[in-house]
Amino acid sequence: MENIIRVQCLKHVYPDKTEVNLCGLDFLVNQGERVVILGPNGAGKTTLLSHILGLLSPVEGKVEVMGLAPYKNFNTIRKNIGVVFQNVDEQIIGPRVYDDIAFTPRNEGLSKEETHKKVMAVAKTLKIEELLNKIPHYLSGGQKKKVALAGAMVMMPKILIMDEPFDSLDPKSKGEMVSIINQLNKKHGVTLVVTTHDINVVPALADAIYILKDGKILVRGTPQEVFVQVDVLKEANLEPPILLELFTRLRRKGYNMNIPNNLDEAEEELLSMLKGNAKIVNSPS
Ligand SMILES: Nc1ncnc2c1ncn2[C@@H]1O[C@H](COP(=O)(O)OP(=O)(O)OP(=O)(O)O)[C@@H](O)[C@H]1O
Repeated sequence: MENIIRVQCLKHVYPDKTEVNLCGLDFLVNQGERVVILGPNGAGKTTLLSHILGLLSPVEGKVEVMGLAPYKNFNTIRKNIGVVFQNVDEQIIGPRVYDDIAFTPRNEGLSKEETHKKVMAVAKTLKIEELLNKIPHYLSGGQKKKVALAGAMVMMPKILIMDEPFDSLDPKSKGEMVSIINQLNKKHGVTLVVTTHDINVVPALADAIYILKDGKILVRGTPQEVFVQVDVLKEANLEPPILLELFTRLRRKGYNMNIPNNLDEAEEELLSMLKGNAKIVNSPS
C-alpha cells in the first residue's frame, strides 16, 4: 500500500531552543488508514502534526505528504488535508455556522450554488443541519467540534488530521464523534491521523497506533498488538483500554474469545460465553 504520509527522523528546534527529535521508527501512514498517535504530555504529538500540515519546517529529517514536503508546498498540501485543532474556538471564524463551513469553498472561488451544495452535504453527513443558522460562539463544546470538522471536511480532502478530538466531550458525544470519523473513512476513503489521550476509544478508531515518548517513536502496531506490550505502555505512562485488558486476561485464562473493539462487541462476546459458546482452549486457572 502507498504511504500517503512519511516522516523520517524529524528534528525540530523551537525559537526558545527546545528540541524535539522524532526518531526511532519511521512514521508511515498508508492511504485510507486510520492512525492514532498516543503519548504523554510533551511527547511531540502536536509538533509532528504541525510538520505534516506544513506549519513548521524541519531542521533535520524528512517529512513527505503525498510525496511532497509540506512546508515547501503548503497550498497544495493543505488542499488535501482537513484539520481540526485541539482548540476549535481558534478555528471557527464565521459569524454563523453556515458561513464558517462555507469559508473554504468561497475562498476557492466556488459558485454560490456549488458552495451551498457542499455545505449541505457535509452538514448532512455530520448531522448538524439544525445548527447552520446558529452563532458559533453559543454552541456547546461538542457542537463546536462537529462544526470545525464540517469546515475541515467540506471539500472532502484525502487526509483528516485531528488533535485531541475527544477533549471535553461527554461519553455520548465521544461515541458520536468516533462513528462520524469512522464513517468519513469508510464511506469517503479519508485517511485519518488522530492524537488522543482517550485510550478507551482507540480500539474502535485505529487500524494502527504509534506511541511517542520524549520525541521517540517507540512502537507501531494494531491496538491488539500494541496494548499487550506492557513495558512499552509503562514507558509511555499509558494504560491499556479497559475492555482490551479484561479480554486479554480472559484469553490468558484459556477462554478463546475475540478481543472487542467497543462495548457492543464486548457484550456480544460475553453473552456468547455465558451461553456456553466460548471454547476453553486451556483449563482456566
Ligand atoms: N511553540 C513552542 N515553543 C517552545 N517549545 C514548544 C513549543 N511547542 C511545543 N514545545 C515543546 O515541544 C515539546 C513537544 O510538545 P508537543 O506540544 O508537540 O507535545 P504533545 O505530545 O502534543 O503534548 P500534549 O499531549 O501535552 O499536547 C514539549 O517539550 C513542548 O514544551
